[in-house]
Amino acid sequence: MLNTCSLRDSTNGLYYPPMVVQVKPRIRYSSKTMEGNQQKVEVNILLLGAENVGKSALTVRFLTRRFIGEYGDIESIYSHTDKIDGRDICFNIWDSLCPQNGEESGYFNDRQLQWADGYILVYSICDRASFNVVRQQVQCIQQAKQKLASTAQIIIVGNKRDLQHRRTVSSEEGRLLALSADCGFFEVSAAETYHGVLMVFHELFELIREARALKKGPAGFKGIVRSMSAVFGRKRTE
Ligand SMILES: Nc1nc2c(ncn2[C@@H]2O[C@H](COP(=O)(O)OP(=O)(O)OP(=O)(O)O)[C@@H](O)[C@H]2O)c(=O)[nH]1
Repeated sequence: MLNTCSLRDSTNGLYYPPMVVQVKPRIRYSSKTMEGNQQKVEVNILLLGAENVGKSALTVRFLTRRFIGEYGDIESIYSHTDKIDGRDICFNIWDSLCPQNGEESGYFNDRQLQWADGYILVYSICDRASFNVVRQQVQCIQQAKQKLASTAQIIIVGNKRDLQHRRTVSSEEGRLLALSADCGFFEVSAAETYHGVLMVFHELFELIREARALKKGPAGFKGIVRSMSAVFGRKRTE
């Protein structure tokens, strides 16, 4: 079952437990909404990875700054507003469930691919199989991106950094994978620190923002030309 949950803005320090407000995912194809006169930037982020790697732990850490240990297996979409450079950014975060053995759909479906502006692909540094899953997911997403002409961005995250004594995937392997696929890379511990997790989400937002700006390039230039013509045109008639 998929729940849509909402937590209050972190900027005022108030947090509320997630509340189920609807059972279907909120699919938004538009990345921006207007609130009053201010344009509010929205990004859709999909968390993927094998079972038990800490997808929910990372999500809950970002939303509440807390690590609660056990998370259940409910698939959820959360909405959370954070301030970056003085601007309200709305993060819609889809904490997905890893498909169980026997499920035909592979790692993700078309609806998720159309929805996502960015992906956080999570593995556990103590679980090599989960690293291999991320390797395959990167390939699948890159292929799908080409097909959909999508500019979605990817960050690879090695979680459970606190469990060094059980490490089976080196930092270099993670970094190399990210480098070869042109993705961002972080190693974090959702259990130990909030800051590392915050950096993952903020860096992904930056990558998405840059990709959107690049895509908009020529239109942006036309916009400047239009504004200049409007100004000079008006002056001529005064
Ligand atoms: N030591 C340690 N344990 C962690 C960390 N992150 C998550 N865990 C634990 O790993 C287990 C799985 O965490 P979840 O967040 O439920 O993992 P998930 O990827 O959402 O799992 P699924 O819902 O099954 O796909 C839980 O027992 C967490 O407490 C971490 O950074 N360090």
